[in-house]
Amino acid sequence: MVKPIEAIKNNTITIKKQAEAPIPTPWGLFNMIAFSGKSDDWMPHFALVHEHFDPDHPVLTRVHSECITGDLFGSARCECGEQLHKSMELTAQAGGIVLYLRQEGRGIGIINKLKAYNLQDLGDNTIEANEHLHLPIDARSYDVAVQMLQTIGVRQIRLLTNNPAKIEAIEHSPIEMLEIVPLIIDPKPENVEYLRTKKRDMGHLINWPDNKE
Ligand SMILES: Nc1nc2c(ncn2[C@@H]2O[C@H](COP(=O)(O)OP(=O)(O)OP(=O)(O)O)[C@@H](O)[C@H]2O)c(=O)[nH]1
Ligand SMILES: [Zn+2]
Repeated sequence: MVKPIEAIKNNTITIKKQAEAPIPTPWGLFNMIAFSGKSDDWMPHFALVHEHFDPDHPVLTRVHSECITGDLFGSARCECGEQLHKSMELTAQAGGIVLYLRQEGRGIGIINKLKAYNLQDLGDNTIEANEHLHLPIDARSYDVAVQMLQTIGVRQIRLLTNNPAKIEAIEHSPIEMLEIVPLIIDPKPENVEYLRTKKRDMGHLINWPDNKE
């Protein structure tokens, strides 16, 4: 059986719309579309398409990787939950799309991410913890996001991100990126080190308004 992350990386999947339904959220009405491959051995990716989505205009788009701890339980170890909610708010205002990719823990999965947290509590940063577990620092691929956007009929986007890897992935795709829209969240004591590592060592384009390091 091909593991999902390998299939995504090897670009061997062909994404398919499996089902869709409207979901009213605190930010607005979105059509939620579940995509998966031919087999059901991996969890579906989601596209949340706002009711005012118009494929003939550049679409404000968030490509968000799953973070159960932050997105679902509001963990302050990272800024994911706040980024997701801000993305819902901004895409609702702009008739945009949130893609929710099941690449938990930058692709290492929730069990390994919890193990990485244990190592971070002993002094590792977010990169070193993955290395000590002999896991990739970032195992994600965005090919699936491009396939989803193409299936929905999107041609031009404004991408909500600070992550250079996402920018590069879209730049090398048939989707035209007209603008990179920063998604900066104020650091908290619990995640300031995590954010500093992303900025300093992973090249994330994070410029806090008051110029915190
Ligand atoms: N391995 C690992 N993954 C983490 C850690 N903290 C958060 N994550 C994962 O990092 C990913 C964050 O993805 P996104 O929300 O798409 O954001 P990003 O890649 O930081 O880039 P932006 O678009 O700038 O927000 C999620 O899959 C989280 O589960 C950590 O300490 N270790
Ligand atoms: Zn997170």
